[in-house]
Amino acid sequence: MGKPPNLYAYPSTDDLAKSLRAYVIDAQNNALERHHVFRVGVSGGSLPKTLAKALLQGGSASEDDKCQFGKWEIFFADERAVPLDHEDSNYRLVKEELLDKIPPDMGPPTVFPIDVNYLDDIQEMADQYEQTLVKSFAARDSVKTPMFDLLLLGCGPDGHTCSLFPGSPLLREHDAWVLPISNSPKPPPKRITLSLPVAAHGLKIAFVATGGGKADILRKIFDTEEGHQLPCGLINTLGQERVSWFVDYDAVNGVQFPSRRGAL
Ligand SMILES: O=C1O[C@H](COP(=O)(O)O)[C@@H](O)[C@H](O)[C@H]1O
Repeated sequence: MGKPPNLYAYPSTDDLAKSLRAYVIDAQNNALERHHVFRVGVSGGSLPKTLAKALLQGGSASEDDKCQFGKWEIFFADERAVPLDHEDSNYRLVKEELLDKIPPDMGPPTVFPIDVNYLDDIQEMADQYEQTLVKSFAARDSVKTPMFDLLLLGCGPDGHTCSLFPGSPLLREHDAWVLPISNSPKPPPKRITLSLPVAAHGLKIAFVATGGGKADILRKIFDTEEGHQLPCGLINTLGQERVSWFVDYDAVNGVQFPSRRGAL
């Protein structure tokens, strides 16, 4: 039995952002030491705003405390099958919240959006995105399952993460790296998503959840057997101590999970 996931709770999103920054920079520095590139999978939803707060704040003057965005490869943990400038696009959200605000001397990162030529064929879109991962990961590492240096994930109010929804047959897929979904319970219906084995295989996996609207689902995920079967719960079980949750006090209100709290 490995160790359980880490749960770090903070009084405010400002405090959370400081700690998330330190965690991301540590993951970045370790990755750059290992293979000179930092491969990150990001989600949409509420995450990009908090992430931007974390990464765009000034750190100390030290080299070890800098986001070296020029060495980042950014992939999408899930994406909606819409044009890149559509209001539902996760790419657009990450671009507006983070990418467009990176000072020129810190970047730019290499970003891998979906291929919008396949908006009407999401199986093909998923296959193409998988090929994008193959080019970046398998070419370098010859791996069966790609291991992101860091996955930054959200947690929906139903316990979904990426576009892996509770009870979906996609949760049983073991071979594909990227999957199409045509009937997402949350609009828009057509999406692609990392599969569960890939989403659970990150070297580091961070969930970010803020606000009282997340408290019910976090209680379920951490404190009930039923919650362990939800997509976020499955990643907790598979990822164990590689998983860290960054939450504010409102989101974690009433959670009993007896893990470490407070500062990282
Ligand atoms: O639809 C999605 O929802 C999840 C969770 O979003 P949140 O707004 O509740 O944080 C998000 O992680 C995912 O990328 C997105 O496509």
